[in-house]
Amino acid sequence: MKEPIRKLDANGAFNPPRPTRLVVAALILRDLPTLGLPANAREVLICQRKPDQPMSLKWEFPGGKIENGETSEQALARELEEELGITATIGRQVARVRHKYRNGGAIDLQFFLVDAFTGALENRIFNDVRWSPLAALPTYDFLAADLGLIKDLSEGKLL
Ligand SMILES: Nc1nc2c([nH]c(=O)n2[C@H]2C[C@H](O)[C@@H](COP(=O)(O)OP(=O)(O)OP(=O)(O)O)O2)c(=O)[nH]1
Repeated sequence: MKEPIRKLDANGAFNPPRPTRLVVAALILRDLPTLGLPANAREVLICQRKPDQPMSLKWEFPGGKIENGETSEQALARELEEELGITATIGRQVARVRHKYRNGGAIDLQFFLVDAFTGALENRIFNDVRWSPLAALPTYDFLAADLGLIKDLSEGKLL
């Protein structure tokens, strides 16, 4: 029987490919109070990873991995409750990205709109949480998988 060719790492060990992780993230939007501004003057909630996490201090949108038996929307609502202490109404899916990180981990990332939530926003796990105008998003150091979306959002192309 033919054996598949296996790629060994620098130490000669075989690391089987990790399965793609299914991830959901939220674009939590709020309107700026001033009327007559373009759509990309709206603000979105962004979160910074902690110094001791992988991909430390990078910015991302709140969310996380889908657990067994959950729909994408259920997973996202759970993550927003755990991370920010809010009860969110999950809206439509606006983007989906597949990305391979250099450490070999692949993710399948779905972004949903959230334009309503109840509860007081609380930073439970992040280094920092901020509202950023859509146009200012490229000034933050975001995770690589998010960069296409960041560009589109900042240029008013997506929303
Ligand atoms: N929440 C979130 N995760 C993102 C975004 N962009 C992106 O590449 N990711 C990646 C980072 C993580 O590898 C994965 C989300 O996993 P997670 O939130 O459950 O937890 P984690 O960082 O501890 O991940 P891991 O070490 O367990 O893989 O998706 C984003 O905008 N939001």
